[in-house]
Amino acid sequence: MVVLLHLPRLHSAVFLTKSLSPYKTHFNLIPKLRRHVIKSTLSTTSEPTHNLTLPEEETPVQISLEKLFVPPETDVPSDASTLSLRSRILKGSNILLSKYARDAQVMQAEFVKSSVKTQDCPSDGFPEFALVGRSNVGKSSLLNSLVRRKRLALTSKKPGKTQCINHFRINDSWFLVDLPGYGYAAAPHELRIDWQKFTKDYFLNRPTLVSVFLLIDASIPAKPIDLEYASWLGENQIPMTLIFTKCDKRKKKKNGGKRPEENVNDFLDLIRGFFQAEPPWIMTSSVTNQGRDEILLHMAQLRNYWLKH
Ligand SMILES: Nc1nc2c(ncn2[C@@H]2O[C@H](COP(=O)(O)OP(=O)(O)OP(=O)(O)O)[C@@H](O)[C@H]2O)c(=O)[nH]1
Ligand SMILES: [Mg+2]
Repeated sequence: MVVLLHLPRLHSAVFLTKSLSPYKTHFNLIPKLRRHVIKSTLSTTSEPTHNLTLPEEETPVQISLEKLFVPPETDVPSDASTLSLRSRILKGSNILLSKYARDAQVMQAEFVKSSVKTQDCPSDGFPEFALVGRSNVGKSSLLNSLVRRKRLALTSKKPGKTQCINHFRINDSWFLVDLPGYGYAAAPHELRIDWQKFTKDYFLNRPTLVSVFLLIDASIPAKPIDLEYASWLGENQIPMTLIFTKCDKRKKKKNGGKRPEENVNDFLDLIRGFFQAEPPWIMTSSVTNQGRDEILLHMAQLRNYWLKH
């Protein structure tokens, strides 16, 4: 099968040039693994790491050293093997823990406001993470799973439920942002154009946006629109983490369906080569809460680094 990709010039034109983006941090754009001595500071994280260790046979996707996401200020010894780093890799992801992974727990979560324009978004200056992805991919469900509430963000079987930029304040110090989905064929044309305009404007002009969390449905094969979206974020130097959703949906192989980890591998293979460094990614399910603690730790390390720089 040939997937037509519109992934223009990412490699040399964007990722190898100096950043022009307004964002404070560029977690996706840090150079490939720096091969220095690992800092002992990694072990200073206040989060327990014992439950993050993954026995080798359970590794869902093969991760080589080059494919790890190494947060800034985290050095890796030149002779490190994936095995020696295993206890520091977040389960079901390619993300290494850094010294900034602390205060990850959600104690308080509240809806703040819905905005249709970037200028109308809250002006508290708190760091924020935006959940974006195709309609029905599970953005609102993931938000509810992260904050351990059933209906803080409204979900629906019908695509197109979320229509605005919705800000949720967490622990009175940071925001989770629920966005409408793209690729909803049944939405009126004007609405789709509008969506493009207002969400893209939000990504480009929101200085407190620490990272976009791009949700990809792992229960189905890669969709060109998702690849295009990842490409657009990369091209515009917007920091991105890939969240693979619905990993609880395991189709039987004999029915021709692929397992989530196979779809994840396929997706990563398709985008590899367009990014200088492997983007961070995590496998999740809002039904089993797989990946919930890992996402929160990842958000914490991005946030704490962002606050310090
Ligand atoms: N099996 C399974 N179903 C899920 C998961 N996450 C979401 N769903 C279901 O997928 C449907 C869509 O979920 P939403 O969270 O509303 O999706 P959304 O991305 O916010 O959709 P829009 O707001 O329309 O863009 C609902 O029926 C959810 O119950 C998951 O991890 N596993
Ligand atoms: Mg939604």
